[in-house]
Amino acid sequence: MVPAHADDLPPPETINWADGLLLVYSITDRRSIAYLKRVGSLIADSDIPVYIIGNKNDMVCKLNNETGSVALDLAVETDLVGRAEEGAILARNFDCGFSEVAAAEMVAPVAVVFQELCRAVLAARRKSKHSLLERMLGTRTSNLRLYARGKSDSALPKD
Ligand SMILES: Nc1nc2c(ncn2[C@@H]2O[C@H](COP(=O)(O)OP(=O)(O)OP(=O)(O)O)[C@@H](O)[C@H]2O)c(=O)[nH]1
Repeated sequence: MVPAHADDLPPPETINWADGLLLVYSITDRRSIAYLKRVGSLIADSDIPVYIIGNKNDMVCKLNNETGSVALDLAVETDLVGRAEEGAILARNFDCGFSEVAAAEMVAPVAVVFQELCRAVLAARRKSKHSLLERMLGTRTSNLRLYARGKSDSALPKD
């Protein structure tokens, strides 16, 4: 959702608090993707998992289906499709997932996106726990050899 004042970006504490971010724009509203680009620039340097959704995908299909029967403003259609492509480019820039959905028509693809984002959040947590452990143990681990008990251990003499 674009706030009433499009200059109002989310405060850093909101972004720092979040485990993951689902950024949603409407492919029928140019302001929404412009806003999302600006929000994206706030999180460019963070490791927070992000997923981008372009909503109201049904509007593109509707316009395509109506071609011929309705005097279609081609400029409008091209612009809509262009926005969907912009979302994909944005997702590539942020190295995050991207889907186009029609939330009002089909909820299942939206649920899939939530699952994907949750997986990314869990993976990021595991990674940060791992790196915390490495930071805590620091160089002490660099001189240690990891020891895993192998099959051959049982064949060693007991004494
Ligand atoms: N065609 C279409 N309309 C949708 C879709 N999802 C939401 N809408 C419509 O978009 C309007 C805004 O939906 P909301 O759920 O209020 O979303 P919001 O983020 O609060 O949107 P804004 O108030 O416009 O910022 C409503 O009229 C919805 O019916 C969709 O997938 N396709």
